[in-house]
Amino acid sequence: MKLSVIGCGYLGAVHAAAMASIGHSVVGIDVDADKIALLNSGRAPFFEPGLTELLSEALATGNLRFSTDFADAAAAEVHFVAVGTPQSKDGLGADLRYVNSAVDALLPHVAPGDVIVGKSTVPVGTAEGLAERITPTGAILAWNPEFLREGFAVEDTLRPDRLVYGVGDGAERAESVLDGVYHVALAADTPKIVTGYATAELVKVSANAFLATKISFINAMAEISEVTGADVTALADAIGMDARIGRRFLNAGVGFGGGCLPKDIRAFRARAEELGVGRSVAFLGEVDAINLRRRDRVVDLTTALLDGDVAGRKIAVLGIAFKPNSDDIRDSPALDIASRLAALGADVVATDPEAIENARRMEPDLTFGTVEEALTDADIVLLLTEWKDFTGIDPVWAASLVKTPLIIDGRNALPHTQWIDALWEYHGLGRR
Ligand SMILES: NC(=O)C1=CN([C@@H]2O[C@H](COP(=O)(O)OP(=O)(O)OC[C@H]3O[C@@H](n4cnc5c(N)ncnc54)[C@H](O)[C@@H]3O)[C@@H](O)[C@H]2O)C=CC1
Ligand SMILES: O=C(O)[C@H]1O[C@H](OP(=O)(O)OP(=O)(O)OC[C@H]2O[C@@H](n3ccc(=O)[nH]c3=O)[C@H](O)[C@@H]2O)[C@H](O)[C@@H](O)[C@@H]1O
Repeated sequence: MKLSVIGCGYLGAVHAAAMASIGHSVVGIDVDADKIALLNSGRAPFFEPGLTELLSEALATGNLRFSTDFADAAAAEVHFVAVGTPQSKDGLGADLRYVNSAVDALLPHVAPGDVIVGKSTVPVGTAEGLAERITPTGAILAWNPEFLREGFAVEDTLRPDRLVYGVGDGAERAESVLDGVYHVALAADTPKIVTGYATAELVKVSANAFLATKISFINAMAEISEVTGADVTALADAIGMDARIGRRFLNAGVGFGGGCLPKDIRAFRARAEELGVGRSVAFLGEVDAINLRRRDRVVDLTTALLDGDVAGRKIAVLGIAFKPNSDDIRDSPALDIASRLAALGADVVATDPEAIENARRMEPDLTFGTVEEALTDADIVLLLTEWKDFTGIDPVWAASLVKTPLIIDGRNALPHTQWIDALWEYHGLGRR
């Protein structure tokens, strides 16, 4: 099938390459000319395991190309909209300007019977509004939310755990076209749910809201553990053994960040307020607050461990990305904590296997270096993103570099007994 993918960021670039890899003919379109040039040369514009290989394979088959010209979408019959929906500058709601301008630019190039498929995460009600603009062209709108995780984006796109189609007018055609797009996943028995626009939009934001709530729940338990001497990791292991609860997403630490969970729970609250049901998800305000308090906790604990003043003290920050296996620094707890400590006068040296370039653009005044440069003569070490490169550090080697063997494990990810045996003063979060 001939597909276009509008918006080639973390979601769209992977989607375009993955769809081409299963035999579709795909054009990826983006307004960012540099990104398009990189993609056309087979280079991923961001770090995502497996993406470079997928891109070069798909480009070599001739099934995949990238363009800045919306007219190139005209040859396609299915058009995925995968542009950003960031938090508005002036409030909690989602900024829909990119979705609106992408659809405006696409519409002159669609033909009757084409299917426009929304993939971006949007406030409930968005699809219904877009359908009113799209229907007069004879094209059909479907909403097909995406559940991929960064770091596993290629795998999640090729082998999703479920497919959700939100359909309206032209439902039958939309469903059969999407079945054609996802024939490989469907042949592998991937569950499919066909529903209306509103449910499809809500599935996406409620899934992210649930995940965020699960993380903040365990971080609330970390706060209680910190004043009672309990160990939140043992607690998570124990409650997670109940299959109804499950152990995943119960890792306490510096909390969630990234381009999705934080902005999605805020946009959900804002949309619920508009709909007059703000009370229903008011708890997400608490989820957000608990999450942000974990960053304060690390700044406060660091200050306390450095005798009340971080000014002039060297702090090694291990990890900048919002999670391992990604170079994404959007709303990264690690970068936030590093910047706040630097603003308090600390001599922060931050390191990350993939995110330094992105972080330097956003925080040009922060100092970045190698693990060795960060650790050398450090007064304290903060592990803030649990990359394997960091969790596998030899504590004896690290102790030989630092001024003081003092560490905060902001992800409760280190083999702490080994660090304690190597004479480190070890502080987890929600555990002693
Ligand atoms: N990053 C992720 O893991 C996932 C993201 N999502 C959702 O997917 C959407 C996109 O997210 P990301 O890919 O992370 O964002 P991103 O910021 O990495 O990519 C968005 C892309 O859209 C392009 N763009 C903006 N306006 C455009 C226009 N008018 N025409 C063509 N291209 C345009 C930008 O240049 C950029 O390359 C968001 O709604 C997000 O919530 C959903 C699931 C997973
Ligand atoms: O809508 C999206 O964009 C995506 O958002 C999340 O994916 P992602 O942001 O890539 O990352 P997650 O693995 O969910 O992690 C989010 C944050 O939570 C943190 N986290 C995760 C798990 C945990 O137990 N504790 C914890 O603090 C991570 O460190 C990270 O900062 C969802 O997991 C995806 O299903 C969804 O498609």
